[in-house]
Amino acid sequence: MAYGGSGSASTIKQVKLERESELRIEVGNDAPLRLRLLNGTAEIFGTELPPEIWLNFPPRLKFAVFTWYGATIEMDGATETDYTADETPMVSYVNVHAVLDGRRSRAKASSPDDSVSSQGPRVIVVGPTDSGKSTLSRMLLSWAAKQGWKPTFVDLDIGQGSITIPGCIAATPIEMPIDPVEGIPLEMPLVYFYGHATPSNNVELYKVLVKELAGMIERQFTGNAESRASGMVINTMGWIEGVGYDLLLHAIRTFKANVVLVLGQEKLCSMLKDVLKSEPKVDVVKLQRSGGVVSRNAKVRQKARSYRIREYFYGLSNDLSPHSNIANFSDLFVYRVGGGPQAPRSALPIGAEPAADPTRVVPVNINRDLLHLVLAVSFAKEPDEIISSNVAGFIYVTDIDIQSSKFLMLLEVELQLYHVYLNSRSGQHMLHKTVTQGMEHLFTLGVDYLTNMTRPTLNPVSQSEIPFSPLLTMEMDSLPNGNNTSGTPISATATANPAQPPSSNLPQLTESLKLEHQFLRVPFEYYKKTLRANHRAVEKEMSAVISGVNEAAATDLSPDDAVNHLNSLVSRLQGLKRKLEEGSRAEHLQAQKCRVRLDHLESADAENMSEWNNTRMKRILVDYMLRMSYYDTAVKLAESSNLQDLVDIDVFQEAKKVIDALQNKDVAPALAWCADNKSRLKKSKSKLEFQLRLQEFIELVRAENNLRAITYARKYLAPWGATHMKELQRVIATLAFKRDTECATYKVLFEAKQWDYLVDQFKQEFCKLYGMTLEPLLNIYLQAGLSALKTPYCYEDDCTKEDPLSQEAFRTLAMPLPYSKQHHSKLVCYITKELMDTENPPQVLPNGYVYSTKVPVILVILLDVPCIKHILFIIFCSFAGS
Ligand SMILES: Nc1ncnc2c1ncn2[C@@H]1O[C@H](COP(=O)(O)OP(=O)(O)OP(=O)(O)O)[C@@H](O)[C@H]1O
Repeated sequence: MAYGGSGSASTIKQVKLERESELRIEVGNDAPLRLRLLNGTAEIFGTELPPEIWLNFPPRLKFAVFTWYGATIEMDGATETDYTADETPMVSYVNVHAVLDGRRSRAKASSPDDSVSSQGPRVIVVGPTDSGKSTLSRMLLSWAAKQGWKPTFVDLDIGQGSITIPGCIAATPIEMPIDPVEGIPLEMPLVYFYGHATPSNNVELYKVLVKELAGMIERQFTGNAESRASGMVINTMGWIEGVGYDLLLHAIRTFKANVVLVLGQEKLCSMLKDVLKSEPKVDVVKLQRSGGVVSRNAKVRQKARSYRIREYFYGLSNDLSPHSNIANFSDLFVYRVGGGPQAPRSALPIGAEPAADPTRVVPVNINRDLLHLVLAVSFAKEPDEIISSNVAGFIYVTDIDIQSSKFLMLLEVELQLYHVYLNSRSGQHMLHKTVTQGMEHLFTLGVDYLTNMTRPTLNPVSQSEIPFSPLLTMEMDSLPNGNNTSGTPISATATANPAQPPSSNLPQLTESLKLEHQFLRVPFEYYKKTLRANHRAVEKEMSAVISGVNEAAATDLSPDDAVNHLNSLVSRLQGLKRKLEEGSRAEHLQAQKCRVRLDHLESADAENMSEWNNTRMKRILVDYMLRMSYYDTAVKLAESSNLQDLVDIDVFQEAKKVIDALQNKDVAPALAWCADNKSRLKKSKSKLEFQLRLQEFIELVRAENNLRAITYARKYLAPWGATHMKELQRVIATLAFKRDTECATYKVLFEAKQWDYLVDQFKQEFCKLYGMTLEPLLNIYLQAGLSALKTPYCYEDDCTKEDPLSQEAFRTLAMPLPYSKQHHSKLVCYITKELMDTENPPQVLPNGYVYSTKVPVILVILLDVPCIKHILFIIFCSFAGS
């Protein structure tokens, strides 16, 4: 949720809402709107509002704040429209939710082996355009998630889909009520790329993809009883006539939907009832369309698509930094599905029309036609797997240089991780191994907006990974700078934004402050984590207490029992209060840390530079020691220099526990850590939990406890089968090969170094989670310096001792660095080690040696006498040293 701080009260307005009424708002086109709940309870499309916290809503958003029991809302900012309405269909919507909830509970209670009764409701929401389908889906999902279910959201609306960019069908599990500002979380979505904004472009392909997605979800449900019982909510497109109607029926049947919710259309409802009456146990329910749903014309829809693509790369409030990259033509294989050459009429039977195979995969020649296209990066390894494979992410082609056969493209952040991951393991193969499909139609949708994008702020990490090339700079500079409509960040999730330098008249400081990203990010992430944990605790305890009260009301308790029951609930609430007080203290501590760090950055100016740098040096050393597990020394240095608030000792203590346990071959703390950070790890597509589970399995096999190993694999490894089948198969095979196998493929799994590998993996995930650099800051700073010094001469035997690169440790650090490009040769005096230039010109002795003029004359004369040259040099050096 985008939480903002309290700011000026320029256009503040309060609205009192009566019970079961809603405040409908359309945020203006140019500026965001702040809103908070002053008292009472209220929700936005099923997600409850936190009391008294400002939420920032980006321009153009349309939504309603609904209250069941009455509330007062405060708004700050201009709106296009805002009005209250007391006629809403919310009661009927929540009744549907109650019925679905009952079905989920029944599914959960039945045996997982009974595939029919253990299946929760599969709800499909249908209706004409702008009938509120996406909104109803969202409410049903949020209400379900609030009660602890994990329903799967399936979005078949390729025109206005809300999981990823338009042109895709996708599914994702919903574990928390959906954020009213940021929308559906992008956590491990399953995305199939269609490439057009309407199914009519290639109806066959649309059907095939729907089938693929349904098949994949079915497989995931098989191994996951919880998801299965939670069921799914399917959002559909608004095309309900002719082929559109056929596609709806196709979706209902393919996903085996058993609840069809029809929004606001009698005709569609009765047609579906007619057709589906023969199908067993399919309920078709008509629901009223909300009067608040805003109608959008074709132009508005097209704009919404473009914004969505932009949001994908740059984030809702410009808080993402897409990765710019250059690839050779030979590294990319681009394919298009459908289209391609058609058979000539002469080759066909009389009367037959030439038709392209709609699902044929056709290679696309790389030329400038691909410019400004959005391409999907497929997980397929061969072209014929493209249609059946989901996609890893998207790239946007920003330039094509035919002469040098190079692409320039923007990668979204997730993909960047994927890229880096593969690069580090198997060389530059990412784009070789994957295949991309052309997104022809989106070219026209995306280009007008994307070419007007502001220059992205690449964060320091991406700059260090991929150097700016002339091509990149040229292209990015040429983009006009006019599209940052808000000017100010819309939400307070400033985590991905590089720290803004406090003062522009200190250019060097400004540059080095860019490396301070993690200095602010870590306490902020920690703060968010504490907030989330507290929020979860409240949700859990409150729902337990509410269902306790409901239970008491429903059962016929004696007065004494009722009092006892209520007393137990009260003590539970008291426990919650204590927990929250602790939580609030922890939040306060982290918020204070953020403040201290901001103050510290602000305090840097030219006058106190040396003191400031000294502190920074110590911070960097503490960071290094913490990462290298010298905890005690790090704590001592922090304490003696009064740096406790400027270093992350508490964060690393959390890591220490897990690392120590892993070194003692205990995965429990690491698994608990994964559970605590489940949604964040999912988002970054982390495999850590899977790897920990594999290791636990291997330990069971090592102990020859095969039966337990099999039960363990069924419970904990099977859910990963859909995504990591190969690794899974390899590890399961150890049941047959046993611990003393000599077969290299399996032997390695029993080696002790697997635990070291887990420690490394954990460290990487840990750093990623807190927004830290993977390398210690000390190494990064040193490498920055070494990159200016590294020349081929440094690696020769006669490299002078004064050169840091004569030391092995520095040489190792400089290994991945390129040689420094020295445009002009520099002459350095052999004796004084000073630069010889116009201030200190070189002079040639009669014997042909060259020294700088600053060398004392007597020394120069004596040096010319060969026999005393060395003695004098030694004397001089010790004299200079003292
Ligand atoms: N009660 C409401 N008050 C204000 N705005 C609303 C309300 N319900 C829905 N909206 C807004 O109306 C717009 C259209 O709603 P929604 O996207 O749910 O319709 P849809 O049927 O899914 O549209 P389509 O399928 O045609 O893309 C959205 O911007 C949504 O936020």
